[in-house]
Amino acid sequence: MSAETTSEAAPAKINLALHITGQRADGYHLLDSIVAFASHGDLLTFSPADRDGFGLAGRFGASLSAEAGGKDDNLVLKARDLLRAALAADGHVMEPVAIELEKNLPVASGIGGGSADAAATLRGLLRFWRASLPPETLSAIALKLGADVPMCLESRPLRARAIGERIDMLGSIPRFALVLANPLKSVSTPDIFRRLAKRDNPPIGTLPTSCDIAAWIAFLSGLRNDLEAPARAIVPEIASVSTALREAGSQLVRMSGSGATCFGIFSDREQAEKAALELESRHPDWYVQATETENGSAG
Ligand SMILES: C[C@](O)(CO)[C@H](O)COP(=O)(O)OP(=O)(O)OC[C@H]1O[C@@H](n2ccc(N)nc2=O)[C@H](O)[C@@H]1O
Ligand SMILES: Nc1ncnc2c1ncn2[C@@H]1O[C@H](COP(=O)(O)OP(=O)(O)OP(=O)(O)O)[C@@H](O)[C@H]1O
Repeated sequence: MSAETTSEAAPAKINLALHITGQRADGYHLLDSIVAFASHGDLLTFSPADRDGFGLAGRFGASLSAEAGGKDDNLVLKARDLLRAALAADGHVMEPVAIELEKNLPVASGIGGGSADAAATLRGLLRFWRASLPPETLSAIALKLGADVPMCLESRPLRARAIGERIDMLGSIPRFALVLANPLKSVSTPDIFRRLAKRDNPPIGTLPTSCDIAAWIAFLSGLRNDLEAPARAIVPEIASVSTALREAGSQLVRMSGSGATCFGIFSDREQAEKAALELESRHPDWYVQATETENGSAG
């Protein structure tokens, strides 16, 4: 049976809180993070082809292809190649595939675009090739691609620890209506980690056990993103983005990942859409997106 065209969503990763709790001997940082995934993100499409191909589309497609090193550096291709090699080691030769990446998320923006794309490539190609790998092999491939890729492979609410690969799924977490906003200044993750003033911050405490949204917002309000201070030092516009989200009526505003994207939590999707329209009209040069987190109950 020949393969059929198939699509796989690559949802934006939102670090609702991100505490940096230590550093490993190899320099990687230990973290404790509450992570949710948005309904908005990139989209990967896999189609049968005579030979492997890769194309970029979407608002931010051009910014990736224009980068030094070009398409060969793309995490999608690294994911495809690592997956194919692992399947070959198991004796399975996989057919060529044309991959299209619809790049809707800004690049190097703290919402895991590249990691989400790599994870969606692993999920999507396994489906496209009708193949499977032992979960531990897949997890090892994901971690090799980046510290955020194991969590993006799950794409459901979770708590991530160690350098990101120790994952506990969260059963009780509400859906949050969000606005994502980014001043379109890309941020280098290693630069931000390097500038951290303190690396042994306290971990996140005990999580709420119910889905009560007010309890969750109160809990999250007491937490932090420890990467926000070093990111603000490099990208001063983060302060303006954060203020704008607050003034638009957010119940909680925080930066995600290593920045510069900030999210605001709103009472419902309608309020988020309204705030996004207002922000967009005031800041046409920003990336502004209303969305909501998935609570993972569907799967
Ligand atoms: C900031 C977060 O986005 C939070 O979810 C992640 O920790 C970053 O994950 P990522 O972008 O997938 O990171 P990688 O591509 O694996 O690593 C990029 C660089 O970030 C630094 N890095 C990353 C993850 C981590 N736990 N500690 C680190 O110190 C390292 O200098 C590394 O060379
Ligand atoms: N498919 C991809 N999408 C975005 N960036 C990619 C991709 N493939 C490779 N990259 C490279 O990875 C770097 C980090 O991009 P990415 O968008 O994943 O960062 P991020 O959103 O800050 O991620 P994180 O939240 O995991 O730190 C970019 O500078 C880019 O050169």
